[in-house]
Parts: sequence; structure tokens; C-alpha cells
Amino acid sequence: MENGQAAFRDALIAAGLLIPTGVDGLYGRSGVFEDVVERFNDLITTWGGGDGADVMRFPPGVARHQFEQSGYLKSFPHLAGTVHAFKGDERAHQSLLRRLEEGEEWTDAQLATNVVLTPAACYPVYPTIAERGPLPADGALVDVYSYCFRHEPSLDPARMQLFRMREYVCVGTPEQVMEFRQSWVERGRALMESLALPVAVDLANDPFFGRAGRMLAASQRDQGLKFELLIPIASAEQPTACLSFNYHQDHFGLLWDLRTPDGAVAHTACVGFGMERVALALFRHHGFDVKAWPAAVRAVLWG
Ligand SMILES: Nc1ncnc2c1ncn2[C@@H]1O[C@H](COP(=O)(O)OP(=O)(O)OP(=O)(O)O)[C@@H](O)[C@H]1O
Ligand SMILES: [Zn+2]
Repeated sequence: MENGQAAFRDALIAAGLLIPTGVDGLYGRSGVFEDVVERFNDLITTWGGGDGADVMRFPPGVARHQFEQSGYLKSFPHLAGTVHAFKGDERAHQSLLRRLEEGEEWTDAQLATNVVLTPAACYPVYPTIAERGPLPADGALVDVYSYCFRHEPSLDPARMQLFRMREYVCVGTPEQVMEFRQSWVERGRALMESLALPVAVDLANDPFFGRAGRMLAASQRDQGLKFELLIPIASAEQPTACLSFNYHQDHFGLLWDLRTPDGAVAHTACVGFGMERVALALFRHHGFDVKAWPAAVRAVLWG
């Protein structure tokens, strides 16, 4: 399986679609690759834009105080990436340059900034909605799109360290967010089938850290909180999650004190599209030459 992943990655690099940097999971993308991502991004808007979501675009960093409050480090300390910077004086600068020149460790002198790399596009949404006070009667619906960082270096080109996630996020009553999620499971499947991709939707869990994490993952599955839309990319036996449909119950509502108009703690759900994974699935199933893709697929993406 590992071999298949590395071979697919090498083929993508040889075709110029991915540009290697020497770090696993960190790639540049060609114009052709980006065009596919942009067209797919527009397709998501075609399917979801009519719902009147509030569009928000954040840079790929979250405020450290918000990140600390989000609870991410409890569940996923192994995936988080913090931004550190040089804050020294001239002597410290001399020492930095000397250590660099002598091939010594220099990064331990870097100090934390107030920015943490965004782990999932929806993270800045909850505190933003909380700031606005009680929700309107029909809840809140937000459209976000961001680069995300996860420290999971891999030979699998579908497991990147920096990748883009487009999401719709719903905040409201349990009924509102469950209806939102169900509608996206159906829409997500139909959207992906319109691209002639072989899809399966299955129960899933997040990669919670440690022994307590294994119990969290089991309970997440038992309660049916996370579904993924899977497509074979680098391996037929282990298809890759390209979309995910998450119901957080009152997790973020409690954390951020999100309230419905009657004062109850709000529930939240989100649908996330892995933009690079979808592009890779298209290249996997329709070939590296986009001009030779099935006419029906080209029509869906390029009109
Ligand atoms: N390392 C990654 N590289 C590229 N895309 C990713 C990566 N991790 C997640 N994604 C994409 O972002 C979407 C939403 O993220 P989510 O947290 O649900 O991923 P995930 O289910 O944890 O992924 P996985 O189970 O493969 O680690 C996923 O459905 C996937 O398409
Ligand atoms: Zn989300």
C-alpha cells in the first residue's frame, strides 16, 4: 500500500501536477492542478451557495487565545502547528547565524507568536459567531475556505501537511444542524457522482490522541457523529476521505457559549471538502490530461 502511495506521488510529480519541496506532505501545485481546485470550488458554490451562507475568509492562522480555548490540544496535540518567530536582540541574532552556519539546532531559540496554524477551516467560525450574541431563530450558516496545517508527514500524496478545506458550518438547534448534515450527506454524494467518481459514504472517527483518544473515537463512531465520503486514490483497499460530515453536538456550543434564541446551548455541524484530495481523485480516475477527461465531467467543471 505504501508503495502504491509513493508510486502515485512520483507519477504526479513526474507529470508536473505536484511540485516537490523535499518535505513529505508539502507540495506546490501546477496551474492545471489549481484550475481543477478552482473549478471544484465553484462547483461547491453551485450546490451550496443558494442556502444564503455568510461567506467568511480567514488567513490560515487562528489567534492563539482562540486556539487555546478551542480544546484542540486535548484531542489532537500531535497534529497542531504553532508559529514561532525570532524575538531576540543583536547578540541573539549573531548566535542564531553562528548556529545556522555550524549546522547546530537554532529553532529552539524561536519564541511563540500569537498565531497558530489553522487545523480545520471552521475553527475561527465559532468564536466569531459567539461574539455576535444569541443566534437568530433560523441559526447561522457560514461558508469558509482556508489552507489548513496538520503535522502528519506522509508519502501518501493525499495526506498533506498543508492543504485546503472548504466548509459549510451550521450553528443552531439540534434539529437544524442534523437536517443540515443530512442534506449535505446527500448533496455531497450527488455532487461527487456528477464527477463520475466512485464514492462510498461510511461512518468514521477523528484521529484522537492517546489511550483516552481511542475511547473518544469509539464513542464518536457509536453515536454516528462523523461520516466520510470515501474515494479510492492511492489504494483501492483503503479509500481516502474526500468529504466529511461532522456533528459536534454541543461541544463547540459549550466551549464558546453559543446560544439559541431560547437560551439553550447551540449545537454545530460542518461539511468539509478536502480540495487537494478531490483534485487527486479526479486525476486518479480520469487521468492526468484534463483535456481527455470524460466530456460529461468536463462539462460539470468547465461548463
Ligand atoms: N492531511 C490531509 N491532507 C489533505 N486533505 C486532508 C488531510 N486531512 C484532512 N483532509 C481533508 O479535509 C477534510 C476534513 O477534515 P477532517 O478532519 O474531517 O479529516 P479526517 O477525516 O480527519 O481525515 P483523515 O481521516 O484522512 O485523517 C477531509 O474529509 C479531507 O478531505
Ligand atoms: Zn469543520
